[in-house]
Amino acid sequence: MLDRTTDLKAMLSDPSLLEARAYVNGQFIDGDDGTFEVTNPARGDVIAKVADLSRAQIGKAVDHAFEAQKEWARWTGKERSQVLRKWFDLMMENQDDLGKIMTAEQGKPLAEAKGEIAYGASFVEFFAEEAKRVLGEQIPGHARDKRILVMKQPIGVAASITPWNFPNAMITRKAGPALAAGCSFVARPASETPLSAIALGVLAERAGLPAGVFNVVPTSSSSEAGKEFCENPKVRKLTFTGSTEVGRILLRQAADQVMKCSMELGGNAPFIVFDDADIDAAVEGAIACKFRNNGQTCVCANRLYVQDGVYDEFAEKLKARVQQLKVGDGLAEDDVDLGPMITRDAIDKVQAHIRDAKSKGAKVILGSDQEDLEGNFFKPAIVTGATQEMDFATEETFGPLAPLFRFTDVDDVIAMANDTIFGLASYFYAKDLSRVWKVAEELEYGIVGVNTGLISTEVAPFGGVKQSGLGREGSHHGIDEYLEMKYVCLTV
Ligand SMILES: NC(=O)C1=CN([C@@H]2O[C@H](COP(=O)(O)OP(=O)(O)OC[C@H]3O[C@@H](n4cnc5c(N)ncnc54)[C@H](OP(=O)(O)O)[C@@H]3O)[C@@H](O)[C@H]2O)C=CC1
Ligand SMILES: O=C(O)[C@H](O)CS(=O)(=O)O
Repeated sequence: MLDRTTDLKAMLSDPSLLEARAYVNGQFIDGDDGTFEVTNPARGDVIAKVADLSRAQIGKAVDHAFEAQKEWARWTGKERSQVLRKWFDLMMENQDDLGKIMTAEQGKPLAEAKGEIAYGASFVEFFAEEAKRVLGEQIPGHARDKRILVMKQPIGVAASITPWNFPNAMITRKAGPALAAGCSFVARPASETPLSAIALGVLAERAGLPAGVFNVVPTSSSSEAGKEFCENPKVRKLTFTGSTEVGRILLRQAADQVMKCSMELGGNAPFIVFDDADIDAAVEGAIACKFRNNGQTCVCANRLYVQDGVYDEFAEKLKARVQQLKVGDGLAEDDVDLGPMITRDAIDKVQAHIRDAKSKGAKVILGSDQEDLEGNFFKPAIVTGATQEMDFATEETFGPLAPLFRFTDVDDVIAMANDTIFGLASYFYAKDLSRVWKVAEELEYGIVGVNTGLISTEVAPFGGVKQSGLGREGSHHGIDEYLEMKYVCLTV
């Protein structure tokens, strides 16, 4: 670790955004279970001691959310829209400070952290608009004396459990539509990155969100929070982003109450380069797709399939570009491209995938010199000669490792790309129109990027098929996850 301590408050224009208490029912409260430490993954120093809420306190937060939701649902769509718009405005006004808080607790370079603040805020902006457009229907009756109405109503209390890799956007991508629909919200952030979530609570209060409508319940015991959310009858919706493994646990727990769930889970994205691709564009797309957040996103390319005729050119150009990427402390240096990994365990997983690949015949063409690196830093790596028998073909690496697989035939590469339990994001570069249609239709994924490595936007429905999840976030579809449809049959 760098021998630097992080005086985060001194870095902020508004130090009050660095709040370590929980935000419940419009109040900042301490934890009955004391506090837990949040560390800077670049330096290893403790940057905050955050309120550690007990399960009983989380239950109380749900009680407050349950009561507050009744009045919140009576607000007009426009009234909710105006408060959400103010929340968006405050996020953008405080983008620098929110970015610094995120870099300090998660490690992504400051420019990327500020980018996430804008990305996260865009969901609040988008659903502030959607709040005014929750429309019902009138359907012609099935008999002369019958009239049919379809009402869309808020589902009630929504609870979220979110990961450390996008400490802001994974919350706003859920809270935006939930609050717009008239739901109240209880957010349990990852224990590695609670500060960004609490800062959203600080700004929610300033925006005028009524007490109890938006709550942030940090706790070191994730399983206790999950059980409270799944077992408390006042919670009507569970929304989760994280590993498929934990998603399964939550779905099993939520089944007892037949609770509606949204699940954004793990991925294993193929990134396919055909011989008619623009190779330079494909290299840039691979850089953006593979190394965003240091490879720690569920939509990062996990497997790169390159057609025979362009394999060597692509490998050579990708290596040259990756060698330009600078690894460092995102708070201390302006030109850092890759921050630290979130934990030492995350590095161990990447190194295990490299060792496994080498043992099965792969060649490390970049990143073999990882000895005596400080702390959680890891240099980006590329291996060639990757095959379906290697662990990264079936497991999400979740780190800066680019395995290059060679292929000849389009049907073969589609079969290899689909040979996984996951189905979140996929990407390919090609120009031939019939090939583009065929591949886009036959890839079994919820998201297909064509000639692009970046697909994240608030205007599109983000989500996976197979074991990558349930439901969609973003776009006008995203609000449906927080609405119930009521059929009213009128006799006239
Ligand atoms: N789809 C996606 O966007 C993401 C996918 N992943 C995948 O998950 C893998 C592991 O990453 P990780 O962050 O550990 O993801 P996890 O799924 O382990 O954690 C995600 C969130 O779930 C919480 N959690 C963990 N166990 C439980 C439980 N039993 N009940 C309720 N909540 C729980 C965590 O809390 P706590 O922080 O306290 O552990 C965290 O807030 C990654 O390697 C990647 O493959 C990870 C992040 C995002
Ligand atoms: O969890 C993730 O990795 C995010 O969902 C990816 S994105 O939405 O930021 O692209």
